[in-house]
Amino acid sequence: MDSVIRLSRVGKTFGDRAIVRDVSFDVPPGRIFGLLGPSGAGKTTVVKMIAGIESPTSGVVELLGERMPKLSLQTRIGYMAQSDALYSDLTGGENLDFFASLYGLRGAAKKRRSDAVLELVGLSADRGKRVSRYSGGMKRRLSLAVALLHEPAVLLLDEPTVGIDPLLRREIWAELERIRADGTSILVTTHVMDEAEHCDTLALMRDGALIAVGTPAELKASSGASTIEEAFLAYGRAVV
Ligand SMILES: Nc1ncnc2c1ncn2[C@@H]1O[C@H](COP(=O)(O)OP(=O)(O)OP(=O)(O)O)[C@@H](O)[C@H]1O
Repeated sequence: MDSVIRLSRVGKTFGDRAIVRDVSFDVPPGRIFGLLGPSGAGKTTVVKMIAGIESPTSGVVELLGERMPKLSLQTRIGYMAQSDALYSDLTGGENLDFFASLYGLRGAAKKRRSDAVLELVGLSADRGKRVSRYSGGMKRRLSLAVALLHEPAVLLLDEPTVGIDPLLRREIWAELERIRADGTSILVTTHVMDEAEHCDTLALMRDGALIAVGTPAELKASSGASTIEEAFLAYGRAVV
C-alpha cells in the first residue's frame, strides 16, 4: 500500500463556517507526518475526520485503503485526543485493562502490552493510583499509553506532549521513531517547533487550508528560513 492515510480535497463546514478547506495529503507507511498551525487552524478537525469521528462535508478521507468513517477500522487506529478520555475513578492499570478489553487483548498479551506502555510513559510505579489523583501530565502520558496499547497500524496523536517535561518528551519521541521503524504511520499535531523537526513531512495549516507541505529541510530551504518557526512565519506572511 503506497499510502496509509489519504485526504483528497477534504472540506468541513460547521453551519456556514468553512473550518477545513480543500485539504489533500498522503501519509505513506512508516512515516511521521506533522500537522502544524496556530490554535483554531482546523488541525483537530482534520484528525477527527481521519479517526472517523467527524465526516467530511466534501472530499474523501481514506485510511488503510478504505473510505472513512468505517467502524471496522477503529481497532487499527490509536487515537490520542486533545482532551483525555480516561476514567478518573479507576486506577491507571484499570484504565488500561478496560481499553485492552475493547481491543480484544487478553491474558499474557494484555499483561505484556500494559507493562510495556506503562514503562514507556514512565507510569509503572503509578499504575495502582486512581486517575483522579494524577497530574495533568500524568493523564497525558496515560492517554498516550492507551493509544499505543494495541500496537495499531496508524497512530493519530493530537498534541501528545502538552504538559510533558522535556526529558520525557525526548523519550516519547525516541519511542515514536522506533514505532515508525516498525512500519507504523504516525500523524501528530503540535505547536512545539522543535518537535516538528522529528517529522518526515510537515504540513503547515492556517485558516483551514494547507499553506505548505514538505520535509522540514525543504520548508526551511524554500522559505529561506533557518528554523521551522521562521519558515512557518514566512509562509504565513506569503498568504495574507
Ligand atoms: N463541532 C463544532 N462546531 C462548530 N465549530 C467547531 C466545531 N469543532 C470545531 N469548531 C471550530 O473549528 C475551528 C477549528 O477548530 P480545531 O479544533 O480543528 O482547531 P485546531 O487547529 O485543532 O486548534 P487548537 O490547536 O487550538 O486545538 C475553531 O474555530 C472551532 O471553534
